[in-house]
Amino acid sequence: MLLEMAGVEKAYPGEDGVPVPVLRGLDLTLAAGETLALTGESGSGKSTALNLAAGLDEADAGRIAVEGRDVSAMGERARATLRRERIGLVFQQFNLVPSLDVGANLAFQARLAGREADVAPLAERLGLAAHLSKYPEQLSGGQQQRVAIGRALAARPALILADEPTGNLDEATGAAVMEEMLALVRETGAGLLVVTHSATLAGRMDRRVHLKGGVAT
Ligand SMILES: Nc1ncnc2c1ncn2[C@@H]1O[C@H](COP(=O)(O)OP(=O)(O)OP(=O)(O)O)[C@@H](O)[C@H]1O
Repeated sequence: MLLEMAGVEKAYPGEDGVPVPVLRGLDLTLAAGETLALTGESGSGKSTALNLAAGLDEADAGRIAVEGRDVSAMGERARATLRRERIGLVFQQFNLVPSLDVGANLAFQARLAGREADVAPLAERLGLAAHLSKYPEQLSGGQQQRVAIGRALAARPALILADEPTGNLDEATGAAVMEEMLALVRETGAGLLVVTHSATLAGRMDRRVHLKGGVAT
């Protein structure tokens, strides 16, 4: 199993110091090469679940494993290595490096993972070939998100975790970017967990998990 979350619990401290449970025993699995939409109302814990899967935060209880390796039992360093080498992250805010041009941004994640990125075909594939020496601020939102997607995929991760990747884009651009991401993900054979509010987008994935009351429904 590529990603396994079993009985995952997470609470945040409330205003009065009393923990407010967000996840109350979440079970979720993602097989290699599978695409999965994580949906749920605002505040249902979608981003929380994704951050736990990425090892960016720690669960209070339960098991989280990536490629069979127990993330919950790892220290911060091991989690960072796992993230760098096996996981690609795409966020709503594109998070590009402003001082690097498109080509360098595309190569960035792969470099961190100790791999040489094949930037040219990737740029071609994402319609960025003419923009390689531009800087992020010179790109449209859709172009910036294409760079962020290319950057995540250039490192050839086994698992892509995407949090509302088209949330900052208009509907038509968002749909186009999502189709490109899906096609690329399928070509590379990576598994994709995507947090989304969009039913249309969720419908494009192999499977859908709906979060309600802190559990998968
Ligand atoms: N670091 C934090 N500290 C305290 N509370 C938090 C923290 N992060 C999230 N929460 C709370 O946990 C709940 C779930 O948040 P989360 O961001 O996971 O929901 P979501 O389903 O992704 O929401 P949205 O669709 O609005 O992005 C919310 O009530 C939120 O206020």
